[in-house]
Amino acid sequence: MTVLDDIVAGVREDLARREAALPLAELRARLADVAPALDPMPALAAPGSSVIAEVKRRSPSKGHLADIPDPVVLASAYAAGGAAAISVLTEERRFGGSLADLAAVRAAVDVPVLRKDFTVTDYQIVEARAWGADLVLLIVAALDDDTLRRLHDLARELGMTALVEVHDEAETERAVALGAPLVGVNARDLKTLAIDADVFGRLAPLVPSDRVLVAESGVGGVGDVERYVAEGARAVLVGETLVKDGDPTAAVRAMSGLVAAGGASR
Ligand SMILES: O=P(O)(O)OC[C@@H](O)[C@@H](O)c1c[nH]c2ccccc12
Repeated sequence: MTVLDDIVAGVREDLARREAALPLAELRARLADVAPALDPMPALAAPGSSVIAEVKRRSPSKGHLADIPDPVVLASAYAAGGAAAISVLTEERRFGGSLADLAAVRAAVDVPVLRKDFTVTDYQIVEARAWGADLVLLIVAALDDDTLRRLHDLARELGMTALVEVHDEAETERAVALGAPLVGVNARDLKTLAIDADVFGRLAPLVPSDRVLVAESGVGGVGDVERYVAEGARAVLVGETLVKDGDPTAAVRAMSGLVAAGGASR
């Protein structure tokens, strides 16, 4: 059993409990009262690097990262620094997140918000929208092709954008075949938790240039952003470095708007 399998098993248990308390039909009925999802693509696709700044308390690989007693304070600091979107972990067992964090952040900022979780069922997509998410994460490694397509279509029907996450060549081909406009390359292998900063440069050439590419995980500072931009990234998704920085606003600002020397590389 990989780490990813183990995490998804826990996610499914928690999900079964929530679904028993609030069946899908009732959850769907709530969507009528939710403000429409924001479109993150203009900001993400704009020239110069964009930052998707993450609210993350802990992780299976690193353990405790930051207390974050009030996610709104952190998210507002990210927004003030020009974050193109804010990612909120909602997985509880391993990452210490919650849907309450998502809703609080959504209510406090006017930039698009990503529900960062291990999405494996339709219920979670509807749930994301009901709690205000503008984007959802779809991890290709956790989904078969039919489920991936169904969840991607459902997210779009609800007005949301999916960040489709890949880690190797085969997953990248599946994301491209899906037509996903927003593709994230995770430097961390969710099956082993190992980081490999060279994965982005290997996979980026496999993705057509009309898709927006996001480099995820292990971004330690401006130097890493510059490298990923030179390799074709439009955006970076940053958690640990930002939650540990004493001045997250300045940190987001410093990583934003960077262009590849000599022009875009793809
Ligand atoms: O904290 P980091 O190394 O900057 O990573 C952020 C983000 O990429 C990471 O949290 C992440 C990327 N894909 C995921 C899937 C599930 C959970 C977490 C993640």
